[in-house]
Amino acid sequence: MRRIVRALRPLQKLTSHTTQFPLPVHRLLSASSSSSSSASAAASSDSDSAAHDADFNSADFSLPPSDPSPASGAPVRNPLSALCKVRFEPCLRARADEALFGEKNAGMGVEDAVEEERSREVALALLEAALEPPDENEEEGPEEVRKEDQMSLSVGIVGAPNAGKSSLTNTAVGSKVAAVSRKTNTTTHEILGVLTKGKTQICFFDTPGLMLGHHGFPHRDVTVRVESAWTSVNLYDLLIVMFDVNRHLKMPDSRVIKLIKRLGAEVNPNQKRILCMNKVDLVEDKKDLLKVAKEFEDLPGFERYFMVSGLKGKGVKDLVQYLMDQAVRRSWDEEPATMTEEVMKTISLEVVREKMLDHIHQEIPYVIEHRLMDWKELKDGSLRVEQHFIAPKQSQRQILVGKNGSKIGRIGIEANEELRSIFKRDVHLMLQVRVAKKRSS
Ligand SMILES: Nc1nc2c(ncn2[C@@H]2O[C@H](COP(=O)(O)OP(=O)(O)OP(=O)(O)O)[C@@H](O)[C@H]2O)c(=O)[nH]1
Repeated sequence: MRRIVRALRPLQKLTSHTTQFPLPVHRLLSASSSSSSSASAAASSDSDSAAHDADFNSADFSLPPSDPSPASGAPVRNPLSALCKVRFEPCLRARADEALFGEKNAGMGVEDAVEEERSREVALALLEAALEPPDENEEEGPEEVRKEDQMSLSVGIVGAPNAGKSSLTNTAVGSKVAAVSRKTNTTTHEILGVLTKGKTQICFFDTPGLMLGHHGFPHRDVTVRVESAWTSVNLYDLLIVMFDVNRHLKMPDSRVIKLIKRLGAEVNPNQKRILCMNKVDLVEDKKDLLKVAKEFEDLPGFERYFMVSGLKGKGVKDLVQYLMDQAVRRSWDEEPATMTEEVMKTISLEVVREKMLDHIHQEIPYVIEHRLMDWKELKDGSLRVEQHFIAPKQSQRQILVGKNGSKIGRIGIEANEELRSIFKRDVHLMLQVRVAKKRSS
């Protein structure tokens, strides 16, 4: 099982190599401020030539120093328990506007306001998760648990696109591990969220949205990622089958019903399965929830039924407790010490990705490759993070960069501030947008 879980890890996608691209990318960003803090200066001196090509470089903006209370540069003992104390700053967007446009709310259209509202919703959910009272035995610290006492559970979450899998994972783990978006199929790879409490570690696998044909089976022309979601379904100790109960009440999707019935048809001796009705907060008449519960009550394959709001956190505590109770005696798959940097890298990618989804509409986000190019802890304890976006076409690059670098600047500032708030240290973020090299025939 341990090997299977490892094979499923999404982190293989991460690259920390420092390959530089020969393409000259002109610097388009006209920064509103060039005064650098001492930390920024440290970053600049430590930067290589790539920093000068960056379309966004946080060193170009004067940002207030991050909260120095946790010793800057001190290793994060367990990133996830540290992240549970994160306070999300809801004013990040306003500050980004100020830094980019020089005045409050300048350049903010109606669409931005809607986006801001959505962003706030996500922020509130994260905040709620972050403010959960600490575990009684949190002081114990995961690495102090002896191997023979460790308990583990691998959990897959399956559901139609937009059912809320990423949001539930985020809330359960208490950190931003998966991009949450109003667009469908935002989960482009399986993202691991790890929750370690006391002796128990739960690994969540957020499977990509499954597209189903009208028989409840995958379409014949399934993409590789959908196929991989199907093959991975049986590998988890426990499977959460999730659906949007509000949508089901208003506009039942026969494919989703077939998926639920298929996965709940019979007891699987090797895997516990539960049915999760998500987005209960959107259901006005709560009696309707009972109707839905009744509709699926005769499915022996599901051991339990849960009604939750992954976004608002409702019912998530009970669900997590249930999962904790299902853990089996098996040593943890993730060593807290070695996970630290990997989780932070994943988070850095996800935060930037989410900001990109916030600002770039149309299909563009889905055709752009996004890579972590460099990750360095600097002498002063701050982090230098370089990420590249690789667009297939110049026109797509231009949309992402925006007029005078305004789009990538906004994405960069918001992401930078959020990463500083999550990692509790200064982060020097560099974003570069380039066009994919044409293959020579
Ligand atoms: N009101 C409400 N909205 C939710 C809830 N859970 C998720 N959402 C919203 O539903 C949308 C989709 O949520 P995601 O978590 O990205 O869904 P997903 O299943 O991971 O999506 P894919 O990656 O496309 O498969 C987002 O706009 C979320 O904010 C919930 O409990 N209540």
